[in-house]
Amino acid sequence: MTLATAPTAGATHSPRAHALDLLLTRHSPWPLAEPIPSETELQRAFAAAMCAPDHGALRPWRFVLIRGAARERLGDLFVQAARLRDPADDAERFRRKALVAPLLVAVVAHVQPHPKVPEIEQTVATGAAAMNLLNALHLQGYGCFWVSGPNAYDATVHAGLGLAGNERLLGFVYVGTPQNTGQRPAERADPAPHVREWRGPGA
Ligand SMILES: Cc1cc2nc3c(=O)[nH]c(=O)nc-3n(C[C@H](O)[C@H](O)[C@H](O)COP(=O)(O)O)c2cc1C
Repeated sequence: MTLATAPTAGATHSPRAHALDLLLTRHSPWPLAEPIPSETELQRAFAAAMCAPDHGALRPWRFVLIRGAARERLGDLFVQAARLRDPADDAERFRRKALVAPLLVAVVAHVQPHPKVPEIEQTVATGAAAMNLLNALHLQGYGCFWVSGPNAYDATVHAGLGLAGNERLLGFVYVGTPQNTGQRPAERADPAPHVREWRGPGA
């Protein structure tokens, strides 16, 4: 199997090939600043999220947008959570994690008991939806950086964000306009060691 590892350069491209070339440039740029995507651009990106593969059409993903002054309140929540985790720690340092990008999207898996769709599938579908969101924002010229850290696994943060008991926080996607326009993705690993062909047992 031949695996293409880099965007094809120069040649005349079909729109599909062009889309793939753009996809191959996706990375996590930093820092991110205003402007954030318009409402129309956000709607298109969330529409892309809805195209994720989804066993049972459960649509287990939830996205929580946090922007503007709400980020200050998220900062308060992060500090409160950090104090409860470890009263001896410098909790204030967690405040800036809410403020370093103009828009945060909390990625939530809303997991329901289902006879055919176990929790892992619902969690994976949520990850796939989030990845479509990242790709759609990238294709519209914005940058995304997905982070987890202690806040993603903190019950105080979950409660503050209004998560139900069956909801898992898969992290926060920082969204904005990349400030370092010269920044390029790190060289990507060769996909070959991650892909193999199966021709039958023992073959
Ligand atoms: C669920 C999830 C959580 C992540 N959490 C963090 C994090 O807390 N801190 C971090 O530096 N990168 C985190 N990453 C990785 C970054 O989002 C990013 O992929 C990584 O820095 C590599 O950059 P690239 O996307 O340009 O290859 C996380 C990725 C995923 C999928």
